[in-house]
Amino acid sequence: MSDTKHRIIIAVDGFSSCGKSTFAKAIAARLGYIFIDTGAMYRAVTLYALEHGAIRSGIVDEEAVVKLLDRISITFRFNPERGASDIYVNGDLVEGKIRTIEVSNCVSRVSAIPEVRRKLVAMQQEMGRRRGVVMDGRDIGTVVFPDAELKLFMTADTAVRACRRYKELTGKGMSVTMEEVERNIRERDKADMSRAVSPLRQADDAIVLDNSHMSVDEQMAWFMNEFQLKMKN
Ligand SMILES: Nc1ncnc2c1ncn2[C@@H]1O[C@H](COP(=O)(O)OP(=O)(O)OP(=O)(O)O)[C@@H](O)[C@H]1O
Ligand SMILES: Nc1ccn([C@@H]2O[C@H](COP(=O)(O)O)[C@@H](O)[C@H]2O)c(=O)n1
Repeated sequence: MSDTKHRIIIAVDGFSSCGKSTFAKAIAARLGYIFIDTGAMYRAVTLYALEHGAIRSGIVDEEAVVKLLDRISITFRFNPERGASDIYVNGDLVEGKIRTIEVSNCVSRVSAIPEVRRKLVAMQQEMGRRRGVVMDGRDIGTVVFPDAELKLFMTADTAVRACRRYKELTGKGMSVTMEEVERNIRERDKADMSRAVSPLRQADDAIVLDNSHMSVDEQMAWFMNEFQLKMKN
């Protein structure tokens, strides 16, 4: 599909649970690019902190998290069944453990720690060095790849986002309420936008996509138009 000589970086940022990963993965499959879910990396560090006593009763001990960082090695391995890479910590597959409400409730405090961001941003920049990547997160177009050729900023109504995430979690058999899910989304957006280091914000040159009333296929039709325009210029 895409000319390999002109592989670009596509940054997909935006609010929690608005469909960034779903869309970034679909774009990567369509273009033959690599998809990187940077939220999974912050979640993996959070899970490790929870499992190693650096988060107790919901309280994040920042110093303890920083001390753990050297013991955390994050890798990705492509899983053909999912059509995306699974995340591993120190060789252990953690993909199925990082999306619980417990991790979601702590991840924004872990991701606000400067040392955590420094480590993960450096990894992300290395992963995108050869270009041809679609990377989703909160600071991809502003900090990780400020020169990304195409930047999307995704949003959707909070109630729509909560409903989608609730369906997803309960569909996987997790026990959560709609109120809990919506509260988590609101709190994470607020924390991610107000942290001191690399807060979530729309890059000046990002294109906004509100997908509240769009299917993924409609999003793709919109995107391909933007992509073709970009590649012509
Ligand atoms: N256009 C859409 N219409 C309906 N449901 C969608 C759409 N896009 C994504 N979803 C669903 O919404 C849920 C959240 O999507 P996804 O995990 O991609 O969001 P995200 O922005 O990456 O979330 P987070 O930042 O919290 O990880 C998933 O269950 C996904 O299947
Ligand atoms: N580039 C990023 C990506 C994520 N975060 C933080 O991780 C949390 C979880 O991300 P999801 O995409 O899986 O929801 C998110 O709420 C942020 O706190 C980040 O800071 N930067």
